[in-house]
Amino acid sequence: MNFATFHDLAGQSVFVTGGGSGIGAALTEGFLRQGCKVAFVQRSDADEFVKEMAGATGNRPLFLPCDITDIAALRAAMDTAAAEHGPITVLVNNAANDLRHGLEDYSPEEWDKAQDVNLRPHYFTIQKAAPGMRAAGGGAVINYSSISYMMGNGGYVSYATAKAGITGLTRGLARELGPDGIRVNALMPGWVLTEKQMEMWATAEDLAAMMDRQCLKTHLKPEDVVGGTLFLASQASRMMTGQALVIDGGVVVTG
Ligand SMILES: NC(=O)c1ccc[n+]([C@@H]2O[C@H](COP(=O)([O-])OP(=O)(O)OC[C@H]3O[C@@H](n4cnc5c(N)ncnc54)[C@H](O)[C@@H]3O)[C@@H](O)[C@H]2O)c1
Repeated sequence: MNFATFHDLAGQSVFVTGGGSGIGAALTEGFLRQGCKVAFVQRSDADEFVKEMAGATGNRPLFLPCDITDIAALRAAMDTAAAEHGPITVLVNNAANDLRHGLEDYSPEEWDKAQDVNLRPHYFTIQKAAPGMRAAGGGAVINYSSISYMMGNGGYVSYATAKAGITGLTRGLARELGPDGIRVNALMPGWVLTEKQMEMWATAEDLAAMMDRQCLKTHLKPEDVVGGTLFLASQASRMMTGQALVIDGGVVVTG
């Protein structure tokens, strides 16, 4: 990955949820290459990834195993990150699970479980990070939403609902935290072809349909959303808050 350097990011304490695979891994690498101190959580093991990043960037991320549905554990992980790296000044709520389901066969328990991953942690990570950011004179939060809810796609309504909720949460908390110099923005990717997307969901037909809708005729890769995230984290966007930045290759929904 080769990006512009945002000089103000060097030395910042960055916390990324789901930062060891998919888009999150590209984000961790992007922040490491800016000279940030990066801590990340995820449920699955990431020791190999940490070694790979340390070798590739010369900057070792701090991996804290944690299930983000457990808010107490998530808070504890953020405390550890702050103790190691200083108060978190950049928070990226990236982790999610885009599980498919139908209307009829979905239970209240499954609905709650999905929101516990896809929406609830965002509020509580911001609640936890805000005092440290306030004391540091400001901070930046980037919440990963998605264009999926605007496309009117079926098949993953609880995920799409959470993603719509994230843009609402972003606007509300931008208002509350703006006076403290804490900026809260959302990033809305289009379809980003991670390994998981290719393994689980990408059919030749869906890929072709997406390509039809994109102005730019290249599928997005994880590194394509890194630059926008770094921009939202940096002072380059210092007067931007409460916004949702779309990076989707120019998707036009034709009906
Ligand atoms: N890939 C896409 O096409 C796409 C499109 C639009 C938006 N997004 C958004 O971008 C973000 C990253 O997407 P991705 O495709 O890389 O997802 P992914 O599923 O490949 O990775 C998600 C990460 O979250 C972690 N995670 C999931 N559940 C967790 C839990 N309970 N506790 C701790 N960690 C957990 C996973 O371990 C993984 O590291 C998500 O917010 C997603 O909604 C992705």
